[in-house]
Amino acid sequence: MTLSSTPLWPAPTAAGPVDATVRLPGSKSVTNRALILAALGTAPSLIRRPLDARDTRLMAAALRVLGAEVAEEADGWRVTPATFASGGTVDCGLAGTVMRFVPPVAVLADGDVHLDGDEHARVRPMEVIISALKTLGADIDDADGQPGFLPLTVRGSGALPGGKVTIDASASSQFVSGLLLAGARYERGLTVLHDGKPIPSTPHIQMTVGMLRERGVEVDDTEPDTWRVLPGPIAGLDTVAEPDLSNAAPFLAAAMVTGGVVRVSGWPSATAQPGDQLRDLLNRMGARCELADGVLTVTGSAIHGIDADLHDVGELTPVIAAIAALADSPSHLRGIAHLRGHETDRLAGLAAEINGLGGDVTETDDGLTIHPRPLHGGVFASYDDHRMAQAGAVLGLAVPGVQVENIATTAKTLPEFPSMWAELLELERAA
Ligand SMILES: O=C(O)C1=C[C@@H](OP(=O)(O)O)[C@@H](O)[C@H](O)C1
Ligand SMILES: C=C(OP(=O)(O)O)C(=O)O
Repeated sequence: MTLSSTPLWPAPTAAGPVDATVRLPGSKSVTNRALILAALGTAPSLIRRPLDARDTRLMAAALRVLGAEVAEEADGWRVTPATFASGGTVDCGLAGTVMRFVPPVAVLADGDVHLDGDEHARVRPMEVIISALKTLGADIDDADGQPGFLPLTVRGSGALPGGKVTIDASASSQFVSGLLLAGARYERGLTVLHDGKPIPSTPHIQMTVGMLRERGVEVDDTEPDTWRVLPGPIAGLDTVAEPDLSNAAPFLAAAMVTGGVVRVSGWPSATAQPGDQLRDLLNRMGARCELADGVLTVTGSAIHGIDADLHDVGELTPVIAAIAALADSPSHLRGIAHLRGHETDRLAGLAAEINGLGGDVTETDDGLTIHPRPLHGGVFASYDDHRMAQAGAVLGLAVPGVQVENIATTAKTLPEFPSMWAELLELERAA
């Protein structure tokens, strides 16, 4: 059996409980922050165990456009800081981290930096970052397409005054993170104030602040919804990227769905990654989760529905929704209206695809209500969304005949997903 990137991927159904140990590559969020900070640094950096996937390759390519060197070496990715000598063209793909983190850096280039991405990237929210940078002194032309969206051109002049800006970051934490990552390189530094509904995915902002401090940048986040980055150098660093805990979700879900056991090695004892909250969420859904000596072990038995606010951990939603569709009671997933601006409108996508298999999922203003129903096989569309494809794979474990469209889209953050899934189910050895 070949599990390759065919347009329709027959999701393997589990023959019995899985029993596997999974090693995950580096975190997308950590790798892309480390790349940005290395390019802005005063000395070369080494990123050990980086994620090598579409989103991180796009980031590396974007930074090369700005004159950074990213060399893939045996012990990791060695980054020589950007020269900012000229502009160029940046492909953002569908990566939120590239489209929101690169413009604040591109303002430092001596020349025009043109950014565009996949078709769906052109509808992901960008207005907040564009107008914030304009307030801080940047010249940005977003008249090529629909104003407030990609494509856009940052007319870099080699420096940015910086200062204070008020934004509404309720649609994405990446607006705050993007500005903070570059803020120390602005002449007056940067103060960001948030004014609006609560910001989603706040652990990712803590990750940003933590990684800035690791590189010697002074950040004051003592006031709620306010961040002050002092102007100053960003040190080069030799660092190891943590494993991507959000990508642990489908594998841990497999333990639950098959009543088996999955161990994930290299689980950090302390982390800002939202995936760490899987331990609590899966436990509340009926799994036993034990973290000992850096190994998370999840053992499945009955699956229960959950009433959960996923505002802080929105990227876990597709897999949680798939597990919930197989539970013994209803689930209410709340606080995730912002998922409508992710790789696809994830609330609409999950409702349509799970219902297409016979499920009962209703969209609410800020989430999903999931009533488990007996499911049948059928095509599960992925909408070019890696986590939608993973959700389809999880359902396929329990539901014969699920065919996931474009499984290759998992390459956004985990190109090895199809082979790791086969290994989990011991299909590769049996083939
Ligand atoms: O900063 C980051 O690395 C991320 C922030 C979050 O974005 P939103 O705040 O837009 O949800 C998250 O969902 C995304 O996968 C990665
Ligand atoms: C929302 C996500 O990605 P992005 O970084 O493209 O926003 C995600 O990975 O779930």
